[in-house]
Amino acid sequence: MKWCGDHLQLLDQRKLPVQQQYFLCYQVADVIDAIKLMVVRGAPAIGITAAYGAVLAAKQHDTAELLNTLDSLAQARPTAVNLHWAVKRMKKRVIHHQEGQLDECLLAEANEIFQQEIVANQQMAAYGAELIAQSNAPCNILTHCNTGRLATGGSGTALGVICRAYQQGLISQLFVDETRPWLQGSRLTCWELQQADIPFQLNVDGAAAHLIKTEKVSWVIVGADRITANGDVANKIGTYSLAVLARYHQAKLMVVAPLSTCDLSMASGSDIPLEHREATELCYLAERQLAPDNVAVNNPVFDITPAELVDFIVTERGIVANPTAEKLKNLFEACAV
Ligand SMILES: CSC[C@H]1O[C@H](OP(=O)(O)O)[C@H](O)[C@@H]1O
Repeated sequence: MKWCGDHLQLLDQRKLPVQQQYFLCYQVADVIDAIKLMVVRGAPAIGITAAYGAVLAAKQHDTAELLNTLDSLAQARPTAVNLHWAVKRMKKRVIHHQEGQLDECLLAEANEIFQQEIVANQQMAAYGAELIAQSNAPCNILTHCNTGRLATGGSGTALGVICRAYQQGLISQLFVDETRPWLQGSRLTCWELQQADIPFQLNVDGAAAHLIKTEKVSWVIVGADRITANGDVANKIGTYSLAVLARYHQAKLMVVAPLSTCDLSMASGSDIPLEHREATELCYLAERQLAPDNVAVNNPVFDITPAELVDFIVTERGIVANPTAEKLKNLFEACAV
């Protein structure tokens, strides 16, 4: 994504990998659409995009309308807390704004959020690769969904760790779940890994159990959309299944997420709103009908992995092994966040 002075330029992730098209946001309504339609997706990337959406909103609205508009922006998708975290930061700047051009003040905040996420990605990559180095490396790794540059604005969360580990010779085989129904894995992660010249094997989601067992996968490495105070993790649908499989087969589950994905105001994962998306995402693929008309569809696009199934949470400010409420609270207090 790129701020272009009077608009935000987004790479349209709905079109990848076959087309690289840009979606231009000249007003906050365009940003709300971009997030709802998943032109841009991925928890940190959604937060950064919303921050620039606030800059566009400030150019259009006076303060009272602006705050209401920012509340609408925060509703664009319910699960990734980064969206709400970023909007909250922008609203705070609006409320405390004293002098000067408000949109320029908000642009500075949006740029700071973007830069912080870029730096955080680098720090998480180092911590996560170190964890892998301390285990039985080189090893086999499986990842789910897309957690790279497209999802974060930086080098990635889970995929950032994986790329760093590959550069350090710590990976024997890398398995990428296609991640139905939106195919973030096959369409986006494969595209990013090819760009990075990192070898991998794409697999259907249903093959994960077989591969973890037969290929002796040591690490399942994923991102997150919201981590609650007790260490429960909301992430792409299918993550909970992988967590159960990892535990059963003695693989380790590493969740890689910046502090902006942590929501200590929420006690546990049962409180997280889990987004359900349209049936068409399941019943059609590139306009090809995959199911009969009028089938009943249940399409939750996130699930909750309980903290007891998480071996490590890797943040930019350190690693939490076997996460508990107390350990996460201590991490935040140590960061004075
Ligand atoms: C680095 S956060 C990426 C996170 O977001 C994805 O969801 P979506 O593609 O629907 O935005 C998925 O949960 C990833 O783990």
